[in-house]
Amino acid sequence: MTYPLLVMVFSGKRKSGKDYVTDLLFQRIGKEHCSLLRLSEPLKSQYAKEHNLDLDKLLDSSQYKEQYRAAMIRWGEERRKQQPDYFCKLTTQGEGCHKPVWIITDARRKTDVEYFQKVYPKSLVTLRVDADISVREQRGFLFTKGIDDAESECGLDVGVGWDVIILNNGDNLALDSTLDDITHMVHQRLQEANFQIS
Ligand SMILES: Nc1ncnc2c1ncn2[C@@H]1O[C@H](COP(=O)(O)OP(=O)(O)OP(=O)(O)O)[C@@H](O)[C@H]1O
Repeated sequence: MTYPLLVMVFSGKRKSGKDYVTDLLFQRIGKEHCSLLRLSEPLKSQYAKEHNLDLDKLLDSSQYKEQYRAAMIRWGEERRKQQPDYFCKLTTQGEGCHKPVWIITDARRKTDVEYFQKVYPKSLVTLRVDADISVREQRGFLFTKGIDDAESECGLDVGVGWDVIILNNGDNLALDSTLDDITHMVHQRLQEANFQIS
């Protein structure tokens, strides 16, 4: 068996609902065979450590992370300049990486997608969460110079052939149906590899 069996890499603009969608998908697939790995986690944990900040608050959807977002992006860029796959490697070496299915949230750059294409070519599925700007604004999005025009927000806007596009404009019936399809595909792959689905 190729290991991991499935690597699902998610991307989306700010407030498109990446966390919302990946949390729902993770619940559906179940934690027995699946891990939710956040590419932003090692960046945030390392940044929190070096700047003496509250990691839990940096990881949730609160205003707290907004105060540090710009500085954190700049700091991450510096690390990435030295080693483009630094955060991808850290994310895929931590806890939970022994599970056969990975949900990787928050790919932001071409180098992120390229890393997974290179290392996991047979297991990779790329997914883009999309929402209209008006919907994102209702969720708290406000265009901020230095953030929304930076590579971390725009690096994957064009030039990637996404395997799946998930429209998240608030039609939760449509979203349910898309998540059902993805869950079905994941369970099928697990069963083909002789994993028991409970
Ligand atoms: N389909 C939906 N139905 C109801 N609420 C939603 C839906 N999608 C997203 N939300 C809400 O919108 C807000 C933003 O969503 P979320 O945090 O998932 O976005 P994000 O793309 O991860 O944002 P960021 O880039 O800031 O991390 C959250 O409060 C979330 O609960």
